[in-house]
Amino acid sequence: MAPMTGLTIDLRGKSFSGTPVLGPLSFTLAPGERACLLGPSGIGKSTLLSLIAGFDRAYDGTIALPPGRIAMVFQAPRLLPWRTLAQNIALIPGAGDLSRARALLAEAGLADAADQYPEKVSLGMQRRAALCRALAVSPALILLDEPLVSLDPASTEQMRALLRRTLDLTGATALLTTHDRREALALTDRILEIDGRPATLRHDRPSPLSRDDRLDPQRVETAYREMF
Ligand SMILES: Nc1ncnc2c1ncn2[C@@H]1O[C@H](COP(=O)(O)OP(=O)(O)OP(=O)(O)O)[C@@H](O)[C@H]1O
Repeated sequence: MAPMTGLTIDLRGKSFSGTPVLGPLSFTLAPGERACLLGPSGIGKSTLLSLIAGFDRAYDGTIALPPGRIAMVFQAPRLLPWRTLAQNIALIPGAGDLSRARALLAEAGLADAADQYPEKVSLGMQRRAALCRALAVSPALILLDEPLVSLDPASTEQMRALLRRTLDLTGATALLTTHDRREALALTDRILEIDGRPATLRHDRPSPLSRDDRLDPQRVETAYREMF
């Protein structure tokens, strides 16, 4: 029997209209591992997440997913505008009822916003609600596309803390994308750096910081200077 993994990517290539964008590119995440796909804007990070999530099956290679649900959190929160935050969560099959949705939102500091419509709350609050929606199905694998991009400093800190706390609690395998090296160091166990056209894996490095050390911006800054 094959050993159980959180995620195995063995991508030979991905093209758009004959133009190669990704691959060859291979890596494996252990169950519960948190890794970051780091690379410049436009390099193909979102494309790889779409392949893993199964939104795009037009690629050459294999992607082996863990048993269980897969959840994806997009850059744009993608909440239904005519539903409240709690309703947006409760309508996902397997997410539970409105009271569970409210409880999840409360854990994310959104108790007072649970019955608000998305347009009435900030982008940071919408992102946190979208994260709650992903976590509501207890995913085995969670994919996060630039979870902190375009947030103001206070929202960034709230989202970062929520991500850490929820990933600690759920134990889900997580792969997130970012173009920000400090963010990669502050959030994940392992940094997978992709670059080039088509993009390939340039570096696969463990984070030099423990999960506790990552809470300290000074340690993140020191690690950043040593690593990049
Ligand atoms: N559906 C598509 N059709 C054609 N080209 C696409 C499509 N989706 C993405 N691309 C191209 O593939 C490349 C990779 O895009 P992708 O969005 O994956 O990059 P990214 O690293 O996630 O960038 P960003 O950080 O800006 O989101 C870009 O050149 C983009 O224009």
